[in-house]
Amino acid sequence: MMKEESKTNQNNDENKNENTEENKEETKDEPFEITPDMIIWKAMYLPDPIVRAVWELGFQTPTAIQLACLPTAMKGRKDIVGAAETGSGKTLAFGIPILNGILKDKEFELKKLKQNEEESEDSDDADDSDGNNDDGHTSNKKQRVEKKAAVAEEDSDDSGGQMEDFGGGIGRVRVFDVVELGNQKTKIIKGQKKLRALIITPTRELAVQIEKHLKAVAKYTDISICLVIGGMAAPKQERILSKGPDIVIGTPGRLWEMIEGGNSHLSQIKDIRYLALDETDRLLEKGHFAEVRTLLEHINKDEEKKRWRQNFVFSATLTLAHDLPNRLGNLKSKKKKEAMKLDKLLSLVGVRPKAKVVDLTTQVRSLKPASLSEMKLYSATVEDKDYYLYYFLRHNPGRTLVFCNSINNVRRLTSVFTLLETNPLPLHAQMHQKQRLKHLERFSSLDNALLIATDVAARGLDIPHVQHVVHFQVPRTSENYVHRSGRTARASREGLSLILIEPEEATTYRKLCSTLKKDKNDLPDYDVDMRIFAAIKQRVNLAKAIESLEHRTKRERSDKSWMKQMAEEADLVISESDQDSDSGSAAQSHSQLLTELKNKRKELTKLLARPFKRLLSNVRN
Ligand SMILES: Nc1ncnc2c1ncn2[C@@H]1O[C@H](COP(=O)(O)OP(=O)(O)OP(=O)(O)O)[C@@H](O)[C@H]1O
Repeated sequence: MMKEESKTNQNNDENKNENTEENKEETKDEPFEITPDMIIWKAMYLPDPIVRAVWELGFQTPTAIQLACLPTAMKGRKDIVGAAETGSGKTLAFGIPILNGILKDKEFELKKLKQNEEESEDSDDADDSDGNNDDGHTSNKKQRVEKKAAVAEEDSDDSGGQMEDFGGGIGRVRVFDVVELGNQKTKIIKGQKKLRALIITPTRELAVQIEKHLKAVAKYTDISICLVIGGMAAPKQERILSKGPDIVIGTPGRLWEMIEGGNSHLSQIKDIRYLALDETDRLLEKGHFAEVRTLLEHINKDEEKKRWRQNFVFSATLTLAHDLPNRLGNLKSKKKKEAMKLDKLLSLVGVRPKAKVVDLTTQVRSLKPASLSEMKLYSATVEDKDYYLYYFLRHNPGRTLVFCNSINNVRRLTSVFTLLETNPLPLHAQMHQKQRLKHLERFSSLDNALLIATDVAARGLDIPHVQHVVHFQVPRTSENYVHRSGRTARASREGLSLILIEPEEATTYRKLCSTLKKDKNDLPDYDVDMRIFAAIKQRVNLAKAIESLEHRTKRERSDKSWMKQMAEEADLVISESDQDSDSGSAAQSHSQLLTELKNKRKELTKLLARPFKRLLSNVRN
């Protein structure tokens, strides 16, 4: 299992990354011996620094998807299309080959560089011995010296640069760019660090997590990795990219924005040697498709370079086709739909013929990890779901992730469950990025924690020890059901997923079951002890009443301040008598509201002070 520390810290603070670089320097030179028990990793062609890192992370053997992908992927010649259950280690199935490829490329480039230097030194000697020296113009020898200097400066200068091919395909080295300044003989030599790999993900949180994961595995290499995600301040983003990272991990919108804005490091995007798409099917759904298509079309503009690149296309639900978008055709048969969806997707990415397809989900049932238990609970009304959720949370302490279909629902549940003292942390797309990461970090660090989220948290997030997932609303697609549930029972740990179904959702639930090849009655029912239901209801109803009163008082306050502001902007003077006559009764009703609120809060505090366990024992006695 991955060390808790490296998984839980979702903070993408730049300084922290720099510290990691320093730590890397300190630890890189410590002695490390490859022992026979690491043989399985060596058999997968992993270079020693990566074996060392995965071993220290506690990964003793590759997971099934890693076993199936690594041997081919590490050779660097074939593209990989991979599908496997959630939490099965897909990130490293594409991450390790990318790191390995970059290490090999760098090694090759260095070798070529040395060879060139030696050759040029030899020919320098020959030139000198010929006595063929310069006569006021720059001599061949001088030019070569400058060329070498440019190569040497590659590491310190981040702007401009031309690609020069040393032959052999992967041996392209960005060597030099010589600029003459007016009639002065000064030459400015520019170099640029190469952008070697791009990893595209649908959400910022997933990008942050992949960065953490890959950095941990690249710990003993000199490979640099950075993020390009929405929510990060533009100057900071520019600063990070100006360091010329080898790998960029990003979300499509921000990536495209930076490319269009003319970022110099990203101007090399067509030259990348490795391209990975994680949660690919999500990337090609509504909301991302237009941006991803523009981005991929841009990357794929040069056919020659496209052929030269190794592609990785991964997801847990690559082959499911719940609702094929019209743009991908209008086929009736599900099988055809699935094939079509995949074909379109692969051609858009630029996956080369003869790609290796590793699909460990051909049996739809194997989309679900074996350690995951799934249950369902039919709710007679929408309102009842609040009671069931509270009941579930009180009965199942631990780390629980609740999924809603809308931001409004996340907000409402957060308010009500805060009043019920379950300390929920909300997560949705309308929150500031910093806050989103903070909540994830907090959720990961508390033993008893509740995260209420939209599907922004459904894909890829690897939060340690999530014991329960509750689908507060039936997800709109079967893919989302699989991904949501997959936040628990990761890497062979036990986990429980509970879906709450209200009457209006019955059809969606039936469809979901049919796509997942389940009968709607397959999932066992979650049992609720109805004898304590009245007590549960009392608490939840009170919390809901308080929430609605709070909402009203807030609205009144904001209406009032809005009117005041409008009056001020219009230079209107509101006389005291106006105010008096207007606000007399309003003030009275407002104060009644506040009193009611205060009383209800008191009542709820009293109820919540009664230990829940006593309720249960009263019933049993
Ligand atoms: N070889 C391994 N041995 C043990 N644990 C591993 C191994 N490889 C990865 N892991 C751990 O397994 C967990 C899940 O990995 P990862 O996030 O890559 O899964 P995934 O298949 O991408 O899931 P999802 O489909 O939900 O995105 C992580 O905590 C990771 O550190």
